[in-house]
Amino acid sequence: MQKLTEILRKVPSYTCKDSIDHIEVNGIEMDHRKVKNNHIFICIKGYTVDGHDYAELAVENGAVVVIAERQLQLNVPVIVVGNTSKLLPLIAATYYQNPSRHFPLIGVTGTNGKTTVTHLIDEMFQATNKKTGIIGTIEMRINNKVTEVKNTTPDSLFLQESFEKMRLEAVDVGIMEVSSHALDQGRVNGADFDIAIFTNLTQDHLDYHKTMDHYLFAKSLLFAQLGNDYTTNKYAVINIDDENSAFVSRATAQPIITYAINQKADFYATNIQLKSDGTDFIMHTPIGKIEITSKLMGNFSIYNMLAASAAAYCSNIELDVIKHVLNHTSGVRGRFEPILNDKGFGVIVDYAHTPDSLENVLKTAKGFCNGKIFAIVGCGGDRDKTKRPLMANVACEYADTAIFTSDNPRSEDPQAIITDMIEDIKKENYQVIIDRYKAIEQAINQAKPNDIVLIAGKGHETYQIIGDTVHDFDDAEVARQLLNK
Ligand SMILES: CC(=O)N[C@H]1[C@@H](OP(=O)(O)OP(=O)(O)OC[C@H]2O[C@@H](n3ccc(=O)[nH]c3=O)[C@H](O)[C@@H]2O)O[C@H](CO)[C@@H](O)[C@@H]1O[C@H](C)C(=O)N[C@@H](C)C(=O)N[C@H](CCC(=O)O)C(=O)O
Ligand SMILES: Nc1ncnc2c1ncn2[C@@H]1O[C@H](COP(=O)(O)OP(=O)(O)OP(=O)(O)O)[C@@H](O)[C@H]1O
Ligand SMILES: N[C@H](CCC[C@H](N)C(=O)O)C(=O)O
Ligand SMILES: [Mg+2]
Repeated sequence: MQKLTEILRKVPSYTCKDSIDHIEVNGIEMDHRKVKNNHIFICIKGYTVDGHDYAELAVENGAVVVIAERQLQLNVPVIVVGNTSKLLPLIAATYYQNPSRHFPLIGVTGTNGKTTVTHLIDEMFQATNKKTGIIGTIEMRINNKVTEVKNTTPDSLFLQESFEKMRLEAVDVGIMEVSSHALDQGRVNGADFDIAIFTNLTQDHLDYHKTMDHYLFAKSLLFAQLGNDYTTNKYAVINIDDENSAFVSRATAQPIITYAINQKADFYATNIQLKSDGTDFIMHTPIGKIEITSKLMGNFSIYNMLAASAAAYCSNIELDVIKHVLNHTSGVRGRFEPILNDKGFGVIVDYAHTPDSLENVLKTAKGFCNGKIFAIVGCGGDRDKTKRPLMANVACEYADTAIFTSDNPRSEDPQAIITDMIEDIKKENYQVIIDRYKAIEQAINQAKPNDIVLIAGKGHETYQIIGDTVHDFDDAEVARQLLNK
């Protein structure tokens, strides 16, 4: 049990009609369904509902105190503060006693490549027998124990609790994806980052951020959050080939390790050979050159390898370990993942769901394809609508045949999403098949030896969200089934 007043000690000001000096608690929750005896319930005004409406139920479930933005009629003390969302990370980090101070924490932000870079870094640490904790789009994994996650970057309560688990498991490093939503909403406030990585910035999430400037600003917050402390080994790792790198660089006081392909940098690549079974290049680093022969495909993968290597270098991982990992890794599930078959054509499952990533993967496929390319593409519902026509045009430009289908339509009408996609279409080499299974079936049935079928957008996802229903759906499984028919 912890004293409530101790947990509130850094809260600048609050009012409470009752005395709270005697109250002790053993948990904090923002979701009334998770509240147990002796918990604090904090009311968050969300995008969908208002947590204040659940305070009474939280008390029924055992909350002994409620933190709210207004007075509520409850039979437990109500602490009234100005902004509960702003307070949440502060209270969470205080309750768990700032656990991320106890291990190095690496944060990766950028539109594309976060999951891949975090997993490569994880492999590099694991190759030196280190214990790792990783949080991101696919899962949270602490010392190889996996927990499902809802968001790429969880809310600050879940996050601080996860950091505490990492501390208890004595991890040697924490590695996490930091989304722009998380930065904007302060989900990572109170996370003590040691290395921050910027991969790139291209269009996505304008439904939320409205402008690319706001989106960039959110991304830059990770770098501001590295702080001014020069007594610790803190570094920013930045892709200077990206035009937004200067803005991001200005946000941090910490030393910057640069990486690039188009110019010299602390980490850069020369002698690049993009092959049908991988990528060869020479990686130049501040401590020497290494020859890389990787199974990872495409120019974009070189960026991810450079970013991960720079972070490993900042963490004192030796070059021969970096080289070994890059030369042996199979990459990440659902990222340019080949689906092996005996039909003579290639099937690739990939998570491209932005115009830039789709262009990258299609260009990569085109680079080695000796036949025709079929691209199965959809756009998520309740997400940036302005990326829809851009993705559709990219698909028609680089593929021989684009098949437009449903991604996760969520609350939107699947046909309406496709209508948005084709509203400004420049080429007519597309078909529309709303049912994703039938779209994949159509491509696989039409493909001939040497062709490539690229199934984009859902990568590792094992579900499809239509309306409120989450259906089982796994692109890789569906492709395997159809290939075995
Ligand atoms: C737009 C957005 O960011 N939404 C996030 C937000 O949800 P919300 O504001 O709708 O929450 P809400 O449902 O209104 O609930 C408000 C409060 O009432 C509480 N509540 C609610 C219902 C109830 O019965 N009882 C109860 O107590 C909730 O626990 C909460 O405290 O807070 C939730 C808890 O932290 C998040 O899970 C949720 O992410 C949703 C699922 C989402 O889709 N987010 C996307 C946009 C997102 O954040 N994506 C990025 C990745 C993007 C990328 O990498 O490309 C991410 O980091 O995941
Ligand atoms: N460095 C990169 N530059 C551009 N595109 C990339 C890069 N790395 C990966 N991609 C493309 O983006 C897709 C998503 O990659 P990844 O999952 O690593 O990114 P992410 O940033 O974690 O995405 P999300 O925001 O959905 O979590 C890949 O399937 C590939 O198509
Ligand atoms: N993190 C991204 C993932 C998009 C994946 C795509 N399959 C979709 O559902 O739009 C988002 O939430 O926007
Ligand atoms: Mg990710």
